[in-house]
Amino acid sequence: MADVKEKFKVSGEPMDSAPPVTIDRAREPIVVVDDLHIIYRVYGAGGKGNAASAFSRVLRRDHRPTMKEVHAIRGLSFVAYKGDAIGVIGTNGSGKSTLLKAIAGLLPPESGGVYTSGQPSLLGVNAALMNDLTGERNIVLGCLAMGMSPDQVKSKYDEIVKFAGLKEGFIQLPMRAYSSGMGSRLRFAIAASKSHDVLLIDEALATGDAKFRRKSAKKIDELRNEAGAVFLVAHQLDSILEMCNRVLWIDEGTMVMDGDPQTVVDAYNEANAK
Ligand SMILES: Nc1ncnc2c1ncn2[C@@H]1O[C@H](COP(=O)(O)OP(=O)(O)OP(=O)(O)O)[C@@H](O)[C@H]1O
Repeated sequence: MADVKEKFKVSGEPMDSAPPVTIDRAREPIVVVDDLHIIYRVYGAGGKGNAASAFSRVLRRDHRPTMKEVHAIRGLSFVAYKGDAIGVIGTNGSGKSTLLKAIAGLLPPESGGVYTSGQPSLLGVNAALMNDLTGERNIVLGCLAMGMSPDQVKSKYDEIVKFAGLKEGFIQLPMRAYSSGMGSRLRFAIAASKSHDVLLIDEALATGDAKFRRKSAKKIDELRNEAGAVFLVAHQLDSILEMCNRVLWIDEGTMVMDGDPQTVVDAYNEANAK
């Protein structure tokens, strides 16, 4: 992390121009998000959106796509340290998934930056498992995609099947026969079979039942100890309270609060009760 420490202000060491993030020297930074801005560009947007205006555009042969910008993340800054399990909360469209994708390196920043120590892995609701393949095949593919060798896959296989805890026989069925809860259990079991430098979990636990969530919470604890940092996006605030040691509340792409889970969740509930 020397490069990150050099680039940013380390607490107690003043720099000429004050950067927006400050790094605690006593802890190991894993992710630094520095004044991040993400803008989506949507082509083909525009017009009045009713049938008459669409028809008149066709008659005018007006095929030129117009472009609309969605400024999803507006100047977020924070540092995640080794061992952090960070919950990200906010109302629909506040920018939670966009933030995780940006940390995973899937979205280019408009300005500002994201710096990670090690490889981030994003485990999303649509993590790349193949619906037409059996659970068995998906375990092998998923593990290979995470960089395991065939021997490592063999040695992890039983542990993954056990953790996913699918009903008898389902592991030999194509994933399209799974319920959404079963799919998310298998995705989580595959992702959790390897330690990650930065593990990003986007709603992947949302459809698991209470027992599976407890099991996942324990697993996330283990991953936190082995790994760098874990980020969790979830609408169920009790999973956030169970699994995280820190919560970021974002709204319209900006930071509202960053701190202790109970304090942030209480403030969030109070704001949304109005
Ligand atoms: N691919 C995209 N193209 C254009 N705009 C997008 C795209 N993805 C998200 N957005 C917009 O960016 C903003 C943030 O969306 P994002 O999905 O990050 O929110 P979220 O907090 O994860 O929402 P939710 O809780 O509903 O999952 C929203 O205004 C959304 O409409």
